[in-house]
Amino acid sequence: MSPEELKSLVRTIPDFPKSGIQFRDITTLIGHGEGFRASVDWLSAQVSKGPADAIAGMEARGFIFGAAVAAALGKPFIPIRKPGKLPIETIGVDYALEYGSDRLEMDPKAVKDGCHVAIVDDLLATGGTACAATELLRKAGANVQAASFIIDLPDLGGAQKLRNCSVEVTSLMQFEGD
Ligand SMILES: O=P(O)(O)OC[C@H]1O[C@H](OP(=O)(O)OP(=O)(O)O)[C@H](O)[C@@H]1O
Ligand SMILES: Nc1ncnc2[nH]cnc12
Repeated sequence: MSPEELKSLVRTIPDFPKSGIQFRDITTLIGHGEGFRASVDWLSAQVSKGPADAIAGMEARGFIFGAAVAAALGKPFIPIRKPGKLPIETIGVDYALEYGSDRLEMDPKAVKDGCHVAIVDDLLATGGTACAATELLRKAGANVQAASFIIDLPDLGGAQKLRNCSVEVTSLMQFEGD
């Protein structure tokens, strides 16, 4: 499927979860079998361009794509979770969202020192989530050099924010004017 066809599978919901937000909903993309497979194939190809010993994905939508990419490439998946979900001692980082704030946590023993971890998520907006995940993975000893997304909202500056922390960014589709 072409990038344009895949883009047409993303549903836009105006004013969700707050007035003024154009919510880019990937449930319609993953609800289309060929579209889901093509999206995962594209992400897997991006991840395969660089060193990656493991794939990390952020709860919840990052689990959908990150776990699929990890399984497709036969690599470990590292879940980066919202607070209070992991049944072990965790390390965490607080961050701001386009429509709120949150915290990410992970198992500090999930990565070996210096191993390369690629980040995968559905969408890049302000970059708060992906930068927090990068900080967290680096705190655990990972070498984070790349992050891949299905959707980028370029007007929100997330890609530049990530590049400022030395993370290379790729995205399958972009929605301008958000
Ligand atoms: O670049 P940012 O401004 O940080 O926004 C992007 C993040 O926002 C969404 O997740 P959300 O926190 O809404 O959680 P969800 O995956 O549980 O829906 C999305 O899946 C990204 O992880
Ligand atoms: N505009 C948006 N649509 C969907 N998910 C998002 N996460 C952050 N901003 C978003």
